Amino acid sequence: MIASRTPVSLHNLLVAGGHRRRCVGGGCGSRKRGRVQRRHLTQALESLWRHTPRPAPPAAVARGEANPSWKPPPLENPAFEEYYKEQRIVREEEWGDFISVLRNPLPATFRINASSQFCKDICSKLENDFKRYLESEVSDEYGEDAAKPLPWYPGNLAWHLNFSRKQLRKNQALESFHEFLKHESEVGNITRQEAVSMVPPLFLNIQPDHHILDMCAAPGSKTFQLLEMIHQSKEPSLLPTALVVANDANAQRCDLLIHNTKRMCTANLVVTNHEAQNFPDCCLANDPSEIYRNDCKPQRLEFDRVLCDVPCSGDGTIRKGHDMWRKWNSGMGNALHLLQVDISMRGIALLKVGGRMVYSTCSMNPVENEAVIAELLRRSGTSIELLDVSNELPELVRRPGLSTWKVKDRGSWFHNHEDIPYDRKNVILPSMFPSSEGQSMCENIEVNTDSNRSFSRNFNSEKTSQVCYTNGVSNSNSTKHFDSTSNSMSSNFPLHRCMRIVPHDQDTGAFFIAVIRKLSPLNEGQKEEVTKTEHILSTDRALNFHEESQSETVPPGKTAMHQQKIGFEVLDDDEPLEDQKKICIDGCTSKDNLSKVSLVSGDVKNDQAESGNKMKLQGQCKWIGVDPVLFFKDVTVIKSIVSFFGINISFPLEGHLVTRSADTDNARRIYYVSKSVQKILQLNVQVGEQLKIASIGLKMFERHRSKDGCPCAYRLSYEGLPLLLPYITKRILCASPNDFLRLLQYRTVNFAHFIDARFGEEAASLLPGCCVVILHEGHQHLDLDSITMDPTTIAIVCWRGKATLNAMVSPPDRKELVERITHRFGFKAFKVEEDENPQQED
Ligand SMILES: C[S@@+](CC[C@H](N)C(=O)[O-])C[C@H]1O[C@@H](n2cnc3c(N)ncnc32)[C@H](O)[C@@H]1O
Repeated sequence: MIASRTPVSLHNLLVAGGHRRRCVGGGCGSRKRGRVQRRHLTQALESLWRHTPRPAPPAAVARGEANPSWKPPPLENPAFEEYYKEQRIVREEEWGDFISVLRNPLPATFRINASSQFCKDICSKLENDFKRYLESEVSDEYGEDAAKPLPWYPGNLAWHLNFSRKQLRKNQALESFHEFLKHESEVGNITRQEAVSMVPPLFLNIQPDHHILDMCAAPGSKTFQLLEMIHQSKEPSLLPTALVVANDANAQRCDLLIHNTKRMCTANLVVTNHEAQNFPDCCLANDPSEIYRNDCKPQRLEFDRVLCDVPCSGDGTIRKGHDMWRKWNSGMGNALHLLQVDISMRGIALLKVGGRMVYSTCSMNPVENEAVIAELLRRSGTSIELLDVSNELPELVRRPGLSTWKVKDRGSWFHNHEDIPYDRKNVILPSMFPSSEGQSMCENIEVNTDSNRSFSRNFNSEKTSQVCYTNGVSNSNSTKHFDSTSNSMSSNFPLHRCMRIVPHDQDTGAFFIAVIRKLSPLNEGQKEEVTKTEHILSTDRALNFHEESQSETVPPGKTAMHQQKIGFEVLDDDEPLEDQKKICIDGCTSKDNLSKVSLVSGDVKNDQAESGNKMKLQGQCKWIGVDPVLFFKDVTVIKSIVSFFGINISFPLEGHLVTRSADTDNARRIYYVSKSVQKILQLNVQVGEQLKIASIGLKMFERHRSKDGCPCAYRLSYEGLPLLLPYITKRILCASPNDFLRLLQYRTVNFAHFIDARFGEEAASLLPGCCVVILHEGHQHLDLDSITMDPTTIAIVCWRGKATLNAMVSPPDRKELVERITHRFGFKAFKVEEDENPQQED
């Protein structure tokens, strides 16, 4: 995967980039005002999304020791309780259960990567080793079934643990299990992810040829899930045709996204860095009808599936035990409502007719949830429908969305917008209230009419009635009506089709999910409404609100809670975020980018650089601080790679190789992109690089500087090997399990020191340079025409040096392979040294 790191010093520029406008003929006054606004926006945005490092454990220890009277802050917030009681988020008699579960730590959960080569090994290790171990060792503390699969997740691939992540870290008896989880997540076989966060991708109904947009993707746990889905169904050696575009507005979080998705080794992913509400559509067609004419060459970006996992107040994650209890206030949800509407309206605009969009938040607040969905339905009219997915994932316990809620502003409750004081009318918006509008469309459906919301598992005991709908709006009452039982206005949109997951139903966090289908293109009026609420408006509003809500007891910054959110979803929760960000992705240094910045200049207009920028040099990207994406076309180099490794002509290389170095003659890395990504790249070039691409493709070849006399300037990369291996016909050696392990253990082994002398001789007979060593169960003598990366084939990249064979595998991958092989072949386990320096065998 190619990554382009954004230098921290440029972060302000990039984050604020979307709001800068060229001052065409404007006076100095407006220029100055613009600058001031930009600065404020930048500072405020930073405070919204910047991650502050978690306090270092020693400091926490010191604090406790220095001040023995220190106690953790209480898990209570009267405003929070009053708000959700008033919103009737659960029935009155359930309140005790609800609030006490919120005060309990969140159980740890994780997911096994369904498309991993070692998926079965991991499942069997869990079932046979760890499950039994936990039953015998910790059942007193955590119950008989301390580890069990989540019943609603397909294939028993997601697991629930009866203990929290903190307990997992602290409890000695769980140490080896914790190590296992950490290590397997590092190499991409496991993703530690909150149970409810796994739900939205499951409702997208992904097919292997889908083009998918993940609008707010960092840190990438759902993107990873989407990638698993598109890779899972492919036949061995068949390249998937699907595409995932994962986007995030925050450049630093994009780095995290790239780092996390890199574990997937995919050629079908593009990571972009845009404000989702302004995501470019790369339209080539003048006439909208042209868009649908030619399906071979896309005329504009359109997606079969869109995931809108929008930025939210995050109070559904309150069980993670961070500062949410102290920080929560009702202004947080109000602040984000418009941004959430704008992002999802853009999602609808980018969705193909017939396509599905999932809207989700980890907030419980109806202003961020049902109110947003009602506004989408109101704005989009007959172009979309809110789907009833009650028959999908039947094991998942969820409750219908609310149809009644109120809005709280500065300590007062409001039932409708008319009651809002004049000076607050443009801050508290009509769309935050229950609303209804639409055209006639009758259907018979079952609807929850119980104003006390006596919900039960899967709506079983709901009272139902037949209602006639107007685009989903009950025409029994075509305007909003007052619900006297709840003392609130109620919406006539079929919001009961939305799903709320509440913590005490399944011992999880809280989540909100709505599934939308696009029925027809948005009409011009609707499109206008999308553009009318420009990003700057919604972002500004979010920021204003943010500042205001602070006066209502909010301490500065929503940062910490979002950081905590990431903290859970990144590879290793033990690792402070700052450390994770230090990982230099693909060796692109800040210095590299800075040097480009000095060459590329020019204003950025509405989140897009001006095309035809005079300062733009050949091979430079027009986006500030971003490396260009260039097709690698050096025929001589490609031919030498093809002939050296004997790459079968059926593997499409031409037009699929890209580099991010302006000096393509000396490209250090060559990346492979799938057909679907290739088409997007071509379109992007045609529309003047509207897409700001942070990362693309799978690293396949790396330039080497060996003086061993190798005739090919490039070596294979371990990441790209699974994709290429079925098409390689030369420079493959087949090792016995013993010799394979020897290579992994010592990394550098003399030809004469292999246990199987024939293997050593074969290695010695190769020309110096890169080669592949394979361990294929039951096949000592390889049929090179039928090599696939099936679960029984393990392959690594090696270097044939003067007298030795060297394994080119990173320490975590070596450790993983050693564990899998010793387990499979029943060898005695040994510890792999983690240092990067090659060891010499005895
Ligand atoms: C709820 S998190 C997404 C979590 C992610 N989907 C996952 O599963 O790992 C929201 C993300 O939205 C990003 N964000 C905030 N404002 C945005 C905007 N205007 N456009 C796109 N992304 C935005 C934040 O940086 C944050 O990473």
